[in-house]
Amino acid sequence: MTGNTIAGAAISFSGVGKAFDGPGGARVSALQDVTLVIEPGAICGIIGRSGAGKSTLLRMVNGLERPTSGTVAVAGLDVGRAQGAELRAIRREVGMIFQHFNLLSSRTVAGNIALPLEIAGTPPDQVRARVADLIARVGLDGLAGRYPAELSGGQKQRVGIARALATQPRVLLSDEATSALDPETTQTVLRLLADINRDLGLTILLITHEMAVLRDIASHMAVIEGGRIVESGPIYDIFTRPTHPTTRSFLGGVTGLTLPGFIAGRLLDHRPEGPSEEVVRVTFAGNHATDPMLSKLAVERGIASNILAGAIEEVGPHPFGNLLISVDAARGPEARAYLEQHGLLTEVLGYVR
Ligand SMILES: Nc1ncnc2c1ncn2[C@@H]1O[C@H](COP(=O)(O)OP(=O)(O)OP(=O)(O)O)[C@@H](O)[C@H]1O
Repeated sequence: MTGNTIAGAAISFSGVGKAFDGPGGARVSALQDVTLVIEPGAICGIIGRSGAGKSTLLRMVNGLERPTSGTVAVAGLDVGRAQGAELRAIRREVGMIFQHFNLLSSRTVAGNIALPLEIAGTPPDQVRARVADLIARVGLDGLAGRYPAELSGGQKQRVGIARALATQPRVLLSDEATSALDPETTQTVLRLLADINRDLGLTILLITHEMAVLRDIASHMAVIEGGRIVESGPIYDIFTRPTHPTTRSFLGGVTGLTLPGFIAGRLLDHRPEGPSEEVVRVTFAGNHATDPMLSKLAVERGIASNILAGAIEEVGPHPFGNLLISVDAARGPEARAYLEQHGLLTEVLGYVR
Protein backbone atom coordinates (compact mmCIF):
# COMPACT_ATOMS: atom_id res chain seq x y z
CA MET A 1 0.00 0.00 0.00
CA THR A 2 1.26 3.48 -0.69
CA GLY A 3 1.22 6.14 1.99
CA ASN A 4 -1.51 7.98 0.06
CA THR A 5 -4.39 5.54 0.53
CA ILE A 6 -6.90 6.59 3.19
CA ALA A 7 -7.42 3.98 5.92
CA GLY A 8 -11.07 2.97 6.32
CA ALA A 9 -12.31 4.70 3.18
CA ALA A 10 -14.35 2.70 0.66
CA ILE A 11 -12.87 4.75 -2.16
CA SER A 12 -10.22 7.45 -1.98
CA PHE A 13 -8.71 9.77 -4.54
CA SER A 14 -5.55 11.50 -3.32
CA GLY A 15 -4.11 14.25 -5.50
CA VAL A 16 -5.25 12.44 -8.64
CA GLY A 17 -4.37 13.80 -12.08
CA LYS A 18 -5.04 12.31 -15.49
CA ALA A 19 -3.74 13.51 -18.83
CA PHE A 20 -4.50 11.98 -22.23
CA ASP A 21 -2.63 12.29 -25.50
CA GLY A 22 -4.74 14.64 -27.59
CA PRO A 23 -4.66 15.46 -31.30
CA GLY A 24 -1.28 16.51 -32.74
CA GLY A 25 0.62 15.22 -29.72
CA ALA A 26 -0.93 17.81 -27.35
CA ARG A 27 -1.75 16.61 -23.84
CA VAL A 28 -5.37 16.88 -22.66
CA SER A 29 -5.70 17.31 -18.93
CA ALA A 30 -8.89 15.49 -17.88
CA LEU A 31 -8.40 15.57 -14.07
CA GLN A 32 -6.25 17.72 -11.83
CA ASP A 33 -5.41 17.29 -8.17
CA VAL A 34 -8.61 15.44 -7.28
CA THR A 35 -8.83 14.55 -3.59
CA LEU A 36 -12.04 12.90 -2.41
CA VAL A 37 -12.78 10.37 0.31
CA ILE A 38 -15.91 8.20 0.13
CA GLU A 39 -16.79 6.44 3.35
CA PRO A 40 -18.17 2.88 3.42
CA GLY A 41 -21.94 2.83 2.94
CA ALA A 42 -22.11 6.31 1.41
CA ILE A 43 -23.95 7.13 -1.79
CA CYS A 44 -21.73 9.75 -3.35
CA GLY A 45 -22.81 11.58 -6.47
CA ILE A 46 -20.43 13.36 -8.81
CA ILE A 47 -22.08 16.04 -10.87
CA GLY A 48 -20.54 18.04 -13.68
CA ARG A 49 -21.10 19.27 -17.18
CA SER A 50 -20.16 17.36 -20.31
CA GLY A 51 -16.38 16.96 -20.53
CA ALA A 52 -15.82 17.88 -16.86
CA GLY A 53 -14.06 14.57 -16.17
CA LYS A 54 -16.82 12.48 -14.52
CA SER A 55 -16.36 9.32 -16.58
CA THR A 56 -12.59 9.46 -16.27
CA LEU A 57 -12.92 9.72 -12.49
CA LEU A 58 -15.37 6.81 -12.29
CA ARG A 59 -13.35 4.58 -14.60
CA MET A 60 -10.32 4.92 -12.34
CA VAL A 61 -12.13 3.13 -9.54
CA ASN A 62 -12.17 -0.18 -11.41
CA GLY A 63 -8.84 0.36 -13.10
CA LEU A 64 -10.22 1.06 -16.59
CA GLU A 65 -8.14 4.26 -16.46
CA ARG A 66 -4.94 4.73 -14.49
CA PRO A 67 -4.00 8.04 -12.88
CA THR A 68 -1.08 9.99 -14.32
CA SER A 69 -0.40 11.26 -10.81
CA GLY A 70 -1.75 10.61 -7.31
CA THR A 71 -3.46 7.52 -5.91
CA VAL A 72 -6.88 5.90 -6.32
CA ALA A 73 -7.68 3.26 -3.72
CA VAL A 74 -10.61 0.88 -3.13
CA ALA A 75 -10.80 -0.41 0.45
CA GLY A 76 -7.18 0.68 0.87
CA LEU A 77 -5.97 -1.20 -2.24
CA ASP A 78 -4.10 0.91 -4.77
CA VAL A 79 -6.09 0.37 -8.00
CA GLY A 80 -3.88 2.54 -10.18
CA ARG A 81 -0.79 0.43 -9.60
CA ALA A 82 -2.39 -3.02 -9.28
CA GLN A 83 -1.62 -5.62 -11.96
CA GLY A 84 -2.75 -9.13 -12.86
CA ALA A 85 -4.41 -11.14 -10.09
CA GLU A 86 -4.43 -8.17 -7.69
CA LEU A 87 -6.26 -5.98 -10.22
CA ARG A 88 -8.76 -8.78 -10.95
CA ALA A 89 -9.41 -9.16 -7.22
CA ILE A 90 -10.06 -5.41 -6.85
CA ARG A 91 -12.39 -5.50 -9.87
CA ARG A 92 -14.48 -8.22 -8.23
CA GLU A 93 -15.08 -5.73 -5.40
CA VAL A 94 -16.40 -3.13 -7.84
CA GLY A 95 -19.60 -3.59 -9.88
CA MET A 96 -20.64 -1.12 -12.56
CA ILE A 97 -23.90 -0.12 -14.26
CA PHE A 98 -24.22 1.91 -17.45
CA GLN A 99 -26.50 4.42 -19.14
CA HIS A 100 -27.18 2.05 -22.05
CA PHE A 101 -27.19 -1.09 -19.88
CA ASN A 102 -24.50 -2.94 -21.93
CA LEU A 103 -26.40 -6.26 -21.90
CA LEU A 104 -25.56 -9.12 -24.26
CA SER A 105 -28.51 -9.38 -26.66
CA SER A 106 -27.85 -13.08 -27.32
CA ARG A 107 -28.18 -14.00 -23.63
CA THR A 108 -31.31 -14.16 -21.52
CA VAL A 109 -31.83 -12.19 -18.32
CA ALA A 110 -30.45 -15.14 -16.33
CA GLY A 111 -27.58 -15.57 -18.80
CA ASN A 112 -26.55 -11.93 -18.53
CA ILE A 113 -26.62 -11.99 -14.73
CA ALA A 114 -24.67 -15.27 -14.68
CA LEU A 115 -21.84 -13.99 -16.88
CA PRO A 116 -19.55 -12.50 -14.21
CA LEU A 117 -19.97 -15.65 -12.11
CA GLU A 118 -19.11 -17.91 -15.05
CA ILE A 119 -16.02 -15.78 -15.76
CA ALA A 120 -15.03 -16.12 -12.10
CA GLY A 121 -15.30 -19.94 -12.41
CA THR A 122 -18.24 -20.35 -10.01
CA PRO A 123 -19.70 -23.92 -10.09
CA PRO A 124 -22.96 -24.10 -12.17
CA ASP A 125 -25.25 -25.05 -9.26
CA GLN A 126 -23.99 -22.06 -7.26
CA VAL A 127 -24.45 -19.83 -10.31
CA ARG A 128 -28.10 -20.96 -10.64
CA ALA A 129 -28.87 -20.31 -6.98
CA ARG A 130 -27.15 -16.94 -6.97
CA VAL A 131 -28.87 -15.81 -10.20
CA ALA A 132 -32.27 -16.78 -8.75
CA ASP A 133 -31.52 -14.71 -5.62
CA LEU A 134 -30.42 -11.73 -7.70
CA ILE A 135 -33.50 -11.88 -9.95
CA ALA A 136 -35.71 -11.72 -6.85
CA ARG A 137 -33.55 -8.99 -5.31
CA VAL A 138 -34.02 -6.63 -8.29
CA GLY A 139 -37.70 -7.46 -8.84
CA LEU A 140 -37.47 -9.40 -12.11
CA ASP A 141 -39.34 -12.53 -11.01
CA GLY A 142 -40.75 -14.48 -13.96
CA LEU A 143 -38.46 -12.80 -16.50
CA ALA A 144 -35.37 -15.05 -16.24
CA GLY A 145 -35.86 -16.51 -19.74
CA ARG A 146 -36.53 -13.22 -21.54
CA TYR A 147 -34.03 -11.59 -23.89
CA PRO A 148 -33.01 -7.92 -23.56
CA ALA A 149 -35.02 -6.95 -26.66
CA GLU A 150 -38.17 -8.12 -24.82
CA LEU A 151 -37.57 -5.84 -21.80
CA SER A 152 -38.39 -2.21 -20.99
CA GLY A 153 -35.56 0.22 -20.20
CA GLY A 154 -36.21 -0.05 -16.47
CA GLN A 155 -36.16 -3.86 -16.62
CA LYS A 156 -32.91 -3.79 -18.60
CA GLN A 157 -31.32 -1.58 -15.94
CA ARG A 158 -32.49 -4.04 -13.27
CA VAL A 159 -30.66 -6.78 -15.16
CA GLY A 160 -27.61 -4.48 -15.25
CA ILE A 161 -27.84 -3.96 -11.50
CA ALA A 162 -28.23 -7.70 -10.79
CA ARG A 163 -25.23 -8.46 -13.02
CA ALA A 164 -23.18 -5.79 -11.22
CA LEU A 165 -24.07 -7.38 -7.86
CA ALA A 166 -23.29 -10.95 -8.97
CA THR A 167 -19.78 -11.08 -7.55
CA GLN A 168 -20.93 -9.49 -4.26
CA PRO A 169 -18.92 -6.29 -4.71
CA ARG A 170 -18.45 -3.75 -1.94
CA VAL A 171 -18.65 -0.81 -4.34
CA LEU A 172 -21.13 -0.06 -7.11
CA LEU A 173 -20.29 2.46 -9.85
CA SER A 174 -23.16 4.03 -11.74
CA ASP A 175 -22.40 5.80 -15.01
CA GLU A 176 -25.49 7.95 -15.76
CA ALA A 177 -27.59 4.83 -15.05
CA THR A 178 -30.92 6.64 -15.20
CA SER A 179 -30.20 9.13 -17.98
CA ALA A 180 -31.92 7.02 -20.64
CA LEU A 181 -35.01 6.36 -18.51
CA ASP A 182 -38.26 8.29 -18.14
CA PRO A 183 -38.83 10.14 -14.83
CA GLU A 184 -41.10 7.47 -13.30
CA THR A 185 -38.75 4.60 -14.18
CA THR A 186 -35.83 6.70 -12.91
CA GLN A 187 -37.54 6.88 -9.52
CA THR A 188 -38.03 3.10 -9.32
CA VAL A 189 -34.41 2.42 -10.28
CA LEU A 190 -33.14 5.00 -7.75
CA ARG A 191 -35.28 3.38 -5.06
CA LEU A 192 -33.78 0.00 -5.91
CA LEU A 193 -30.27 1.44 -5.62
CA ALA A 194 -31.14 3.03 -2.27
CA ASP A 195 -32.53 -0.32 -1.01
CA ILE A 196 -29.38 -2.13 -2.11
CA ASN A 197 -27.22 0.48 -0.38
CA ARG A 198 -29.21 0.06 2.83
CA ASP A 199 -29.64 -3.72 2.79
CA LEU A 200 -26.21 -4.74 1.55
CA GLY A 201 -24.20 -1.84 2.97
CA LEU A 202 -22.80 -1.28 -0.51
CA THR A 203 -20.98 1.98 -1.23
CA ILE A 204 -22.30 3.67 -4.38
CA LEU A 205 -20.42 6.18 -6.51
CA LEU A 206 -22.57 7.61 -9.25
CA ILE A 207 -22.07 10.22 -11.92
CA THR A 208 -24.84 12.34 -13.29
CA HIS A 209 -25.57 15.72 -14.80
CA GLU A 210 -28.93 15.93 -13.00
CA MET A 211 -29.13 17.42 -9.53
CA ALA A 212 -32.55 15.81 -8.98
CA VAL A 213 -30.90 12.37 -9.05
CA LEU A 214 -28.55 13.42 -6.25
CA ARG A 215 -31.36 15.02 -4.24
CA ASP A 216 -33.30 11.76 -4.38
CA ILE A 217 -30.57 9.29 -3.51
CA ALA A 218 -27.16 10.69 -2.54
CA SER A 219 -25.78 11.11 0.98
CA HIS A 220 -22.76 13.05 -0.31
CA MET A 221 -21.86 14.86 -3.48
CA ALA A 222 -19.00 16.47 -5.31
CA VAL A 223 -19.12 19.01 -8.11
CA ILE A 224 -16.51 18.67 -10.83
CA GLU A 225 -15.58 21.40 -13.26
CA GLY A 226 -12.70 21.44 -15.71
CA GLY A 227 -11.22 18.31 -14.12
CA ARG A 228 -11.21 19.73 -10.58
CA ILE A 229 -13.51 19.12 -7.63
CA VAL A 230 -14.86 22.58 -6.86
CA GLU A 231 -17.16 21.64 -3.98
CA SER A 232 -17.88 18.46 -2.00
CA GLY A 233 -19.56 17.35 1.20
CA PRO A 234 -22.78 15.97 2.69
CA ILE A 235 -25.68 16.54 0.29
CA TYR A 236 -27.76 18.52 2.75
CA ASP A 237 -24.92 20.95 3.49
CA ILE A 238 -24.37 21.59 -0.19
CA PHE A 239 -28.07 22.05 -0.94
CA THR A 240 -28.46 24.50 1.93
CA ARG A 241 -25.11 26.33 1.58
CA PRO A 242 -23.76 26.02 -1.95
CA THR A 243 -20.62 28.11 -2.38
CA HIS A 244 -19.44 27.58 -5.96
CA PRO A 245 -21.25 29.21 -8.91
CA THR A 246 -21.34 25.88 -10.78
CA THR A 247 -23.07 24.20 -7.82
CA ARG A 248 -25.58 27.03 -7.71
CA SER A 249 -26.31 26.78 -11.37
CA PHE A 250 -26.96 23.01 -11.03
CA LEU A 251 -29.12 23.66 -7.98
CA GLY A 252 -31.14 26.35 -9.73
CA GLY A 253 -33.18 23.79 -11.61
CA VAL A 254 -34.33 21.88 -8.53
CA THR A 255 -34.57 24.31 -5.68
CA GLY A 256 -36.04 27.55 -6.99
CA LEU A 257 -32.69 29.27 -6.63
CA THR A 258 -32.83 30.93 -10.01
CA LEU A 259 -33.84 34.57 -10.12
CA PRO A 260 -36.69 35.31 -12.51
CA GLY A 261 -35.42 37.03 -15.66
CA PHE A 262 -37.25 40.30 -14.96
CA ILE A 263 -35.23 40.72 -11.73
CA ALA A 264 -31.93 39.17 -12.86
CA GLY A 265 -31.59 41.72 -15.68
CA ARG A 266 -31.96 44.67 -13.25
CA LEU A 267 -29.88 43.37 -10.34
CA LEU A 268 -27.24 45.80 -9.01
CA ASP A 269 -24.22 44.76 -6.91
CA HIS A 270 -24.39 47.77 -4.60
CA ARG A 271 -27.28 49.50 -2.93
CA PRO A 272 -28.12 52.53 -5.07
CA GLU A 273 -28.94 56.03 -3.80
CA GLY A 274 -32.63 56.53 -3.06
CA PRO A 275 -35.34 53.92 -2.47
CA SER A 276 -34.47 50.36 -3.48
CA GLU A 277 -35.25 46.75 -2.69
CA GLU A 278 -32.76 44.24 -1.35
CA VAL A 279 -33.02 40.83 -3.07
CA VAL A 280 -32.36 38.05 -0.57
CA ARG A 281 -32.18 34.28 -0.81
CA VAL A 282 -33.71 32.68 2.27
CA THR A 283 -32.92 29.03 2.89
CA PHE A 284 -35.23 27.07 5.13
CA ALA A 285 -33.67 23.94 6.56
CA GLY A 286 -34.78 21.17 8.89
CA ASN A 287 -37.69 21.99 11.19
CA HIS A 288 -37.84 25.58 10.04
CA ALA A 289 -38.76 24.59 6.51
CA THR A 290 -42.45 25.12 6.87
CA ASP A 291 -42.52 27.84 9.50
CA PRO A 292 -44.37 30.92 8.32
CA MET A 293 -41.37 33.12 9.07
CA LEU A 294 -42.13 35.78 6.49
CA SER A 295 -45.58 36.35 8.00
CA LYS A 296 -43.97 36.65 11.43
CA LEU A 297 -41.46 39.14 10.01
CA ALA A 298 -44.36 41.27 8.79
CA VAL A 299 -46.38 40.99 12.01
CA GLU A 300 -43.57 41.32 14.55
CA ARG A 301 -41.29 43.79 12.74
CA GLY A 302 -43.61 45.42 10.24
CA ILE A 303 -41.33 44.44 7.35
CA ALA A 304 -43.17 43.36 4.21
CA SER A 305 -41.48 41.03 1.74
CA ASN A 306 -42.22 40.12 -1.87
CA ILE A 307 -41.75 36.49 -2.84
CA LEU A 308 -39.98 36.35 -6.22
CA ALA A 309 -39.44 32.61 -6.56
CA GLY A 310 -39.24 29.59 -4.35
CA ALA A 311 -39.60 25.90 -3.76
CA ILE A 312 -39.88 23.57 -0.81
CA GLU A 313 -38.83 19.98 -1.22
CA GLU A 314 -37.01 17.14 0.48
CA VAL A 315 -33.33 16.33 0.40
CA GLY A 316 -33.00 12.82 1.77
CA PRO A 317 -35.29 12.76 4.82
CA HIS A 318 -35.05 16.51 5.47
CA PRO A 319 -37.44 19.21 4.35
CA PHE A 320 -35.63 22.06 2.70
CA GLY A 321 -36.63 25.14 0.80
CA ASN A 322 -35.38 28.24 -0.86
CA LEU A 323 -37.23 31.48 -1.28
CA LEU A 324 -36.06 34.50 -3.19
CA ILE A 325 -37.59 37.59 -1.65
CA SER A 326 -37.19 41.34 -1.84
CA VAL A 327 -37.55 43.75 1.07
CA ASP A 328 -37.12 47.52 1.45
CA ALA A 329 -33.30 47.87 1.32
CA ALA A 330 -33.37 50.27 4.30
CA ARG A 331 -34.85 47.45 6.45
CA GLY A 332 -32.83 44.66 4.81
CA PRO A 333 -30.20 44.17 7.55
CA GLU A 334 -32.92 44.09 10.24
CA ALA A 335 -35.01 41.59 8.23
CA ARG A 336 -32.03 39.31 7.67
CA ALA A 337 -30.97 39.46 11.31
CA TYR A 338 -34.53 38.51 12.35
CA LEU A 339 -34.67 35.56 9.95
CA GLU A 340 -31.18 34.37 10.96
CA GLN A 341 -32.18 34.54 14.65
CA HIS A 342 -34.99 32.16 13.79
CA GLY A 343 -32.67 29.59 12.23
CA LEU A 344 -32.93 30.53 8.56
CA LEU A 345 -29.98 31.22 6.28
CA THR A 346 -29.93 34.44 4.28
CA GLU A 347 -27.80 35.82 1.52
CA VAL A 348 -28.02 39.16 -0.26
CA LEU A 349 -28.05 38.62 -4.02
CA GLY A 350 -28.21 42.32 -4.97
CA TYR A 351 -30.46 45.33 -5.22
CA VAL A 352 -33.12 46.63 -7.54
CA ARG A 353 -34.44 50.20 -7.78
N1 LIG B 1 -9.35 8.38 -24.08
C1 LIG B 1 -9.26 9.72 -24.16
N2 LIG B 1 -8.38 10.31 -24.96
C2 LIG B 1 -8.28 11.66 -25.05
N3 LIG B 1 -9.03 12.52 -24.32
C3 LIG B 1 -9.95 11.99 -23.49
C4 LIG B 1 -10.12 10.57 -23.36
N4 LIG B 1 -11.10 10.34 -22.45
C5 LIG B 1 -11.53 11.54 -22.04
N5 LIG B 1 -10.84 12.54 -22.66
C6 LIG B 1 -11.02 14.00 -22.43
O1 LIG B 1 -10.98 14.21 -21.03
C7 LIG B 1 -11.96 15.19 -20.67
C8 LIG B 1 -12.93 14.60 -19.66
O2 LIG B 1 -13.72 13.60 -20.29
P1 LIG B 1 -14.82 12.72 -19.53
O3 LIG B 1 -15.39 11.76 -20.52
O4 LIG B 1 -14.23 12.16 -18.29
O5 LIG B 1 -15.90 13.82 -19.14
P2 LIG B 1 -17.41 13.63 -18.64
O6 LIG B 1 -17.62 14.63 -17.56
O7 LIG B 1 -17.66 12.20 -18.32
O8 LIG B 1 -18.23 14.04 -19.92
P3 LIG B 1 -19.65 13.46 -20.48
O9 LIG B 1 -20.70 13.86 -19.49
O10 LIG B 1 -19.80 14.17 -21.80
O11 LIG B 1 -19.47 11.98 -20.62
C9 LIG B 1 -12.61 15.65 -21.96
O12 LIG B 1 -11.92 16.79 -22.40
C10 LIG B 1 -12.36 14.49 -22.90
O13 LIG B 1 -12.32 14.93 -24.23
